[in-house]
This record gives sequence, C-alpha cells and structure tokens, in this order.
Amino acid sequence: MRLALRGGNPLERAALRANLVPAPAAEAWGGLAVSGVLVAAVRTGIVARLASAPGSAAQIAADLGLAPTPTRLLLECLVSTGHVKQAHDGSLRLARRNRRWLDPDSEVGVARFVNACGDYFDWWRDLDRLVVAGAPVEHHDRPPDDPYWRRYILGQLDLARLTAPEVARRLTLRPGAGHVLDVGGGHGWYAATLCRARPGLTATVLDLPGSARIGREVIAAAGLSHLVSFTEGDARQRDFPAGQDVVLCFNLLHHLTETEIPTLLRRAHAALEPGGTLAILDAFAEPRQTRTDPAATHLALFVRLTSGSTLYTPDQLATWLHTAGFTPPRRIRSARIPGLALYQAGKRW
Ligand SMILES: C[S@@+](CC[C@H](N)C(=O)[O-])C[C@H]1O[C@@H](n2cnc3c(N)ncnc32)[C@H](O)[C@@H]1O
Repeated sequence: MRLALRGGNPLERAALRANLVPAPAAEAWGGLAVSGVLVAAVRTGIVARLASAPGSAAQIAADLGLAPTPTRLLLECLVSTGHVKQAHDGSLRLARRNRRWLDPDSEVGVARFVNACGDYFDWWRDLDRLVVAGAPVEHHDRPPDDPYWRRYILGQLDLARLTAPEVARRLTLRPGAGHVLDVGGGHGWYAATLCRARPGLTATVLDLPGSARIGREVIAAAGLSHLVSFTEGDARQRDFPAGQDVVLCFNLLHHLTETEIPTLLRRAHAALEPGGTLAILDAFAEPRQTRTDPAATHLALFVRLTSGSTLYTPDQLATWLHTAGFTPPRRIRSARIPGLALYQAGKRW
C-alpha cells in the first residue's frame, strides 16, 4: 500500500515526475492536514450530521453549535478530498463511496477508528524523542479509567467488524470445540463472531482492565454476554485458564517483545486441550518481499513508537510456535484482510 503524493492533473503529474515539486515539504505538511481534517470532522459530529441529511455549511454549523467559518473551511477540505460532495445548490452530503465507511450506522463504518487516530498526533510529534532516546509511548500503561481506552478499543472494534466474519469462517476447529480464550481480545468481537458462527462455543477475553471495561460494554450492548465474558489481567504475567479448545491472539504480538512472546505461546499451549487450536492474526514483516511496502514500514515504526516493539517475521513466528509445542503454522490467505496475516497452528503434544 502506497502513502503517496499524487498530482491532480497532467501538469502536476509531470511536475512531480520531473522533480520540480518539493515533495518532502508537501508530504510533511499534507499528511497531517488530511488526517487532522478527517479526525475533526468525526469528533465535531460533522460526519454524523452529514450522514443523517444533506445541508449547507451554515446549517451544519448551526445544528452542531460550531464556529461557522472554520466549519465551512473544513467542509471545503472534505469536498476537495472527495469525502463530501457539493450539489449545485451548495448543499453538502457524504460522498457515496465514503458513506459505507463514515456513516455511524454502517456495519462497516470506521468513524470510531478515525476518531482514535486523533490520539496519534501527539505520538508522531514525539517520534524524534523515540529516535534519540529510544523511549516509546507505552500507551497500554495508562490508568484503566483514562478515556483513551474507549477511543482505542472502539476504534479497534471498527476494524475487527470488517474482518471477523471471514476469520470466523476460515478457522478450522476440531468438532465439539467448546471454549475459546481470546488473549488481548479487547472489544471481544472476534470471539463473539466465532461463537455466533459455531453453536456450542463460548469465550473468555483476557485483557488489561482499561480494555476489558470497554469490551464488556460492547458485548453487553450487542446482547452477547451469554457467549463472551471478560477477565482482567496482564497476559505477560499470568497463566491462562486451562481447558481451552481455541486460543486467539489477535493483534497482540506486535505489542510484545521477543522475550515475552515465547512465554505467552507456552502459556497458550499449556491452556489448550490436546488437539486444540491457536490462531494468530497480526501484521508481519515480510523481508522476502522485493519491494518495500510504505504502509508496512510505517506501521513497524508506529509499533515501535507506541509499544517499544516491532513487527516480527513469519519465520520468527514459526520458530516460536515450534519451540512452544505447536504444529507448523498454516497461513490463511485473504484479500479482505490487507496488511494482516492469519495463522493457525495445532497443539503438538
Ligand atoms: C491492537 S488491540 C487488538 C484488540 C483485538 N484483539 C483485535 O484484534 O481487534 C491490542 C489489545 O491487546 C491488549 N493488550 C496489550 N498488552 C496486553 C497485555 N500485556 N496483556 C493483555 N492484553 C494486552 C490491549 O489492551 C488491546 O485490547
């Protein structure tokens, strides 16, 4: 996936190709600007307002009690990026392409993830501190009642809703599997979707208190508390409850260090019944790819910035799994899950 500066017309494209444009200046300025506009449009309620009905900039500002001129300017930015369309009479509406992603009522909406991205501004600002001193943000160390957890976990829920049905469909579980442990499961949506797809399954999510608190609310609001329960704890420090048929470990490894992961995998192995399944969903470094992927390299740096960790390679994962007592992992490919890889391994002994 490219994170690219593109010309808007043939002349601009030619100027870019001829290296007449100071691309680094445009990239340093423009990336933040596009992100800031989207985050503010969600946080101020402009996106939700546009999703409910079209309106002029003045109407939208009045309805939401916002400052008229900045609201108009922000809406003009959204029109310029194609997120919003303007009719001849000046009324504004969410562009059809973006409605499915930004409408709060859309089942695949990601507005809450956009909202969560607002937390990243401060972190990127301090990137030079990481590079100088090596000190990450450690965002999981916040107190459990910090409002950050809600933004974080609801943002992750938006992404999980996109992929959970396919993940639930593609995982192979042994017949009669009854219990799932979702380590670092946060919102619990992956576990809930799996349980709904396979009658007879129930799940426990093990997560830090700040995440578990939000996850409980998410699952209760969906009426799924009979399928998914939560237990609070640090997966690096405690054993996992025994008797599991399935252990999920989704988007957690990239928050952990090379010494923490083998221990966690040994715990997962100990918790599983014979023949049980471990499933791992995560972003991985792909050193064998000839072309470097800008989205992946930036994600690797982001992970270092936020958790002091990194993206690991599939080979590292295979070695850790082998040492912990799992069968060689089977990679489940999916075009619907860009940037993420789903692996499944069985308990070997
Ligand atoms: C990126 S989110 C992924 C949430 C969910 N598994 C998903 O894939 O959408 C990472 C989750 O791991 C949890 N987590 C991070 N460090 C943890 C730890 N040491 N013990 C337990 N959970 C942890 C976070 O609280 C968060 O819920």
